[in-house]
Amino acid sequence: MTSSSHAQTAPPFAMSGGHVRLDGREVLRDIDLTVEAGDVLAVLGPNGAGKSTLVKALLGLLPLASGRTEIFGRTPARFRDWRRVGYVPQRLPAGGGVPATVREVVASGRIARQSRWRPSSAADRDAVRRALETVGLAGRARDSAHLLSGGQQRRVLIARALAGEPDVFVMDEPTAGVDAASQDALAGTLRDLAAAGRTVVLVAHELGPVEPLINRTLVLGHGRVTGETRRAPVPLGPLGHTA
Ligand SMILES: Nc1ncnc2c1ncn2[C@@H]1O[C@H](COP(=O)(O)OP(=O)(O)OP(=O)(O)O)[C@@H](O)[C@H]1O
Repeated sequence: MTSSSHAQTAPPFAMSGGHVRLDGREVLRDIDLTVEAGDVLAVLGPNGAGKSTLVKALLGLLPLASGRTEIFGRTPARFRDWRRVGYVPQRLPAGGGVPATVREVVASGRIARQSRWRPSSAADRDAVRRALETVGLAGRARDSAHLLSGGQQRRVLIARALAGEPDVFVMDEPTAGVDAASQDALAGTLRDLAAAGRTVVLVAHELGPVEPLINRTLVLGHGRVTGETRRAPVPLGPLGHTA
């Protein structure tokens, strides 16, 4: 198989024997996890169980102390196709003193699709507009992102990932601090992504309205996998109804 055809068929994430050490403490131990294309996987577990650490390690944002992890068949260091991956972190990164509008943050989700030779295009602007509408923030596009509430900032981060139109979404507690109406809206968005065959890895405390969309769960406790469930993908009917 050529390396490019391997990248097409390799699973979005594959970790084997993953260990992560932070400040000398083993925070993740013996993690074996393959996320297949089309999975909607919830990573569950109590505070401090290692959920955020796991998704950061899958993305190569934290190094493994031992074991191996791959993104579409490549180690994070060798992986180049970042347009295929959208990450929703828990928090808006500190602005470094540079105020950014909501639109600018969301537009940054298109950067992996742009280059010196292909600067921002009508398709980019369209994707940003649609993402803002999807999260209900089109009316706040010119506002400073850092002045929004925590829940609204999460919606900005979700929009940033949506704008990039990736194959895989990794969302770290996207519903924490988000009001009930926005949680329902996010469930609707996830339903559309799942129906379109996108892969979703979702860190959550409670699943709430997204529960019917999940086909796998991974439960962490003290840095180890303590439980796993898997079920056939749920047939997706009209919003709010599973067939
Ligand atoms: N930079 C760090 N240095 C040392 N320990 C850390 C660091 N970051 C996280 N930890 C510890 O690693 C453990 C796992 O943290 P992590 O944030 O991955 O848990 P979590 O399951 O996502 O929790 P929460 O639900 O509270 O977000 C915790 O005990 C945490 O205190």
